[in-house]
Formats: sequence, structure tokens, C-alpha cells
Amino acid sequence: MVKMLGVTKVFPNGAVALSNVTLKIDKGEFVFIVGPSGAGKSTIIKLISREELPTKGYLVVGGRDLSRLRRREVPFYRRKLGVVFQDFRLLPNKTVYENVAFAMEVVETPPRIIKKRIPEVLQLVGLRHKMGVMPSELSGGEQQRVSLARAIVNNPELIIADEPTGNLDPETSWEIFRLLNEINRSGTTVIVATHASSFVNKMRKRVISIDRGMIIRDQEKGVYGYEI
Ligand SMILES: Nc1ncnc2c1ncn2[C@@H]1O[C@H](COP(=O)(O)OP(=O)(O)OP(=O)(O)O)[C@@H](O)[C@H]1O
Repeated sequence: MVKMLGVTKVFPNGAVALSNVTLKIDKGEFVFIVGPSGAGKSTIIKLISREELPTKGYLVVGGRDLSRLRRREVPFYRRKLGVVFQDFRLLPNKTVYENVAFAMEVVETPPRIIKKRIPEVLQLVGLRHKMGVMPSELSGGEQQRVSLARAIVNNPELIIADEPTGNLDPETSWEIFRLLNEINRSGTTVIVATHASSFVNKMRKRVISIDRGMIIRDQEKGVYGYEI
């Protein structure tokens, strides 16, 4: 699903965010990316979401070399990903229903399919009863659950989450990790960048530890040297 080969990312100010990173994440995996502040976690997420491009090396997601993606192809690529952010990024003037529906509207889903799908997906995250509510009337955990519903509504093969529980208390964080786990069990590949080591340690998933832009540990063997 994701292959990085010798990926280096240097920002225009000279900051080396990633240095020669090689890793492979298979379809259906659940992977945590952990490391101290400034280690390069968000940079990995931004490269996968094609917000940034590698300075050097190859990054292939779902069989596409992201450096070769044409500008007009980028929106289509992004729409196939489910992206979850620390700050939820819900549209404040739209209801829960409308926020999730919007993700389907932009990919031109027929209205009758949207109407059927939204209650299903809100049921999955336990928020069917809040369909008509505005984001400002929801707790942080509920807002993150809406953002999870939005991320999965178009059945993406890959979900990437950058610090999805950064603004949440421990109990609510568990709820979000449990949902991400459920989503993964239904076949979606999930990549989560996080500081939340106490949760990571309990979840027994693959953990890629990075520090100063380099992988310092990967609980799986043989991640280096994959063919692209
Ligand atoms: N747009 C940017 N311009 C310049 N430098 C950047 C940019 N984004 C990130 N960096 C630098 O790249 C390095 C890695 O940053 P990144 O945000 O990936 O770390 P992180 O592990 O996600 O940190 P945190 O846990 O604090 O979010 C840091 O040194 C950071 O200052």
C-alpha cells in the first residue's frame, strides 16, 4: 500500500525532516508511527497525503509514484485517502450530516446513495442520533468521530491520521483508537502518527519509531531493501 525508498525531505529553510527513510506498509496493516516532537512523523503523513513531495527517493502509494502524479491528478488521489487530523477540521457552519455528506458530494456521489450511506457511517461511529447537530455542540471526541465518519465514508483503502487523539482525554482517545481498529479490521489500511505511547504500547500493532528523521526501530523484520 505504501512504499518509501530512500526518502529524504528537506524543507526550503534547510530543515531535514526525513533522512533516507525506507519502509513498506502492506495492505490491511495497522501501523503506528511514533517519535519525539520534531522527529518527522507529520512529514511522513504529509508526504503520503501528497501535501509535500520527497526531496529525494521514491514514495509509492497504492501503486502510484507520488512524485509523478500530475497536478490535476492530485485532488483525485487525495479523495481516495481518508485523512484524520488532530484538530478535526470540520466545517463549522454545517451539521454533522452535512459535514460527512460533503465528502461524498465532492466526488459526485448521487444524492440517493449519500442519503443511504450517511446514517450507516454515523451509526458505525455511534453518532446517528447527532446527525442534525452543529460541530460546536459536540464534544471533542464526538467531533473526532465525525471526522472519522468523513474519512471512511467513501470507503478508502488507506486512512492516515496525524495525532488523532492529541486534543482528547484518555478515555475518549481509547474510543478513537478502538474505532480506528474496527475500521482496520474491515480491511482498511490504517497509519497513525502519534505521541500517545501509552496507547500504542497497549495495542500490539506494528510500531515504527522515528527520531531526527530516521527510522530507529520497526517491530517487523526486514523492512529495509524492498523492491519498488
Ligand atoms: N513546513 C516546514 N518548513 C520547515 N521545516 C519544517 C516544516 N515542517 C516541518 N519542519 C521541520 O521538520 C522536522 C520534522 O517535523 P514534523 O512536523 O514532521 O515532526 P513531528 O514528529 O510530527 O513533530 P510533532 O510531534 O511535534 O508534531 C522538524 O524539525 C520541523 O521543524
